[in-house]
Amino acid sequence: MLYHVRMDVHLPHDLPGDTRDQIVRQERDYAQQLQREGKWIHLWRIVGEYSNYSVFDVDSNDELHAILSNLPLFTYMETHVTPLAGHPSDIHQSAST
Ligand SMILES: O=C(O)C[C@H]1C=CC(=O)O1
Repeated sequence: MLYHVRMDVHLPHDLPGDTRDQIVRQERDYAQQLQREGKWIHLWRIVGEYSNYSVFDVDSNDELHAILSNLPLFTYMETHVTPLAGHPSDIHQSAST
């Protein structure tokens, strides 16, 4: 199952620099692990924002929720999830609807 996720990060201005760096490092490690596992299949920076557009390929709503809520930055981000279905005009897949 594919999901489009927009993540908007809002780090508090008074967060100490070393805490911020540690969380961002943990986030990067976790994100790269999920990419290697084939679960986080696209990760794009939104130009000019501390935000990204991502696509996840996971088995269920529950799996996606577990992944997102385990992100080290989860406390500091808004997430907007859109489930994706195949499009009948997409020449790269054979969706029927
Ligand atoms: O920077 C971000 O967009 C937030 C988050 C997503 C992956 C990652 O390493 O950090």
